[in-house]
Amino acid sequence: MALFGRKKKAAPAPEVVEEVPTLPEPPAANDAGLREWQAHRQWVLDQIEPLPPFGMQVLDALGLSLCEDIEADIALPGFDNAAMDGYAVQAADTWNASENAPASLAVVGEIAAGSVADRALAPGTAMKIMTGAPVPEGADAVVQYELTDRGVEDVQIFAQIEQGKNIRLRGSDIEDGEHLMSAGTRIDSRTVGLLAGVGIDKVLVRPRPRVVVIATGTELVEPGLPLGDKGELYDSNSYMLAAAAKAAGAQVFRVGAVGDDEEEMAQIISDQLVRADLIVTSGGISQGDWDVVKAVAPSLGLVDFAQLAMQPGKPQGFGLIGEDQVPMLMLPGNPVSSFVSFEVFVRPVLRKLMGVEPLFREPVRAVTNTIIRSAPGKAQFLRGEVRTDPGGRHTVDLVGGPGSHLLGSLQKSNALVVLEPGTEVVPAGQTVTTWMLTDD
Ligand SMILES: Nc1nc2c(c(=O)[nH]1)N[C@H]1C(S)=C(S)[C@@H](COP(=O)(O)OP(=O)(O)OC[C@H]3O[C@@H](n4cnc5c(N)ncnc54)[C@H](O)[C@@H]3O)O[C@H]1N2
Ligand code: MOO
Repeated sequence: MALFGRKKKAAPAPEVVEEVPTLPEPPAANDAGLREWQAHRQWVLDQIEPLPPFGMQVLDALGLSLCEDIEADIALPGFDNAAMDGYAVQAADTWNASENAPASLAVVGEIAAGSVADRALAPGTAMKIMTGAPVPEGADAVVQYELTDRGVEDVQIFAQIEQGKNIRLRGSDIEDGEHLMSAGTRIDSRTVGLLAGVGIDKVLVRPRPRVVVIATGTELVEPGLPLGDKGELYDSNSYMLAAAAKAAGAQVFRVGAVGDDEEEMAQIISDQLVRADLIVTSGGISQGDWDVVKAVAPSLGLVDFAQLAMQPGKPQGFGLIGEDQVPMLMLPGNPVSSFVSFEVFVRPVLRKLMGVEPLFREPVRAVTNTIIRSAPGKAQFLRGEVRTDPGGRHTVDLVGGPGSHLLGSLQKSNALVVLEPGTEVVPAGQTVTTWMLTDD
């Protein structure tokens, strides 16, 4: 019988296995369930892409990393010019001139900066010339006023002047076409000066990362407002982290403290994504019953929470949030823990976004003035005051104890003393690694 009109049984549709995106495998924990801070830092950095280059006015580019090689289109100076206010002359006309037997030359013109002589300088004549004005053709030296009688029609010159004296030659600073700087140069004030000097108004740089800083905790009160009597304290972290990010070159949006409400927290983070290259949160990532960041973050993106073998800064969170996978670093709430976490993780991330090298603080070796004890099995980041003696030798004193609530001693310190997990006691007189906490 014909099969016409009969429906064939449809083949079963192949099962579509939707791939669930995940973060790359994080570094393994040690036997104590703790992750090494260097491995964690590298894993985080591996997921950060430098920001794409952007054209900016040279002044706005201060502190940013250049993304192009720069060559000079002009020479500096652009023309031979006077280094002194005086007279342009031919050096030969001053031979044997002295106090008693001055050379006398007719003054045939005057050249101010920003103007040129209307003719070449003839032998036996002089032209008044001001600092920076183009040296007229025919002249090969400039005599400063102090060696003359400052004559108007004729000038008496009281000294013999050598050829080339007080003339700044074209290209003696920068030659036309000279390579000035390479991609990767960090733009400082002198670089801004040179760029402007060769007529460049805009450069291609990696822009300032836009960093949103969010503090969490129902107990937090905005500075300037009165504290209540229910265990409130002022939100110092969002200010400190915002300041540290700013000092590192970021454009910062500080979001005041958010209470421990999951829905509100999720909404605020989502709202901030549009203006963030990086989100930094503080608090709410430990084992507490109201650790809101830890509770909410998994619903917003790909996240990782870990305990690190470091003190302070043990709990750390990292995520790629929202459709654009905006990186989010979730720092512990204790003020010193927040600060140390900024130094160890956030600052290198900011520098990577900005394309600024080196990513990490240059370690400075210092001799400790006192015995130092460290928690076993953890890296320890202690606050210290490093002093440098006139011979360049660094010594360090600890400031305050290891407590991660000690904001006062943090402020008094100028360095972190960094001890690796294997180090439990360092006797006085031994050398330790420090990171100088300079604002840059
Ligand atoms: N059962 C456990 N408890 C805790 C552990 C643990 O392993 N097991 N770890 C401790 C460590 S270490 C740290 S660090 C903290 C980190 O906790 P959170 O990140 O959840 O931080 P919070 O609980 O929100 O706050 C801790 C502390 O810091 C104060 N704080 C928070 N934010 C600010 C701010 N913006 N300005 C000033 N001070 C702030 C907050 O009031 C708390 O006193 O967890 C330990 N607990
Ligand atoms: O590790 Mo927590 O960061 O000590 O205070």
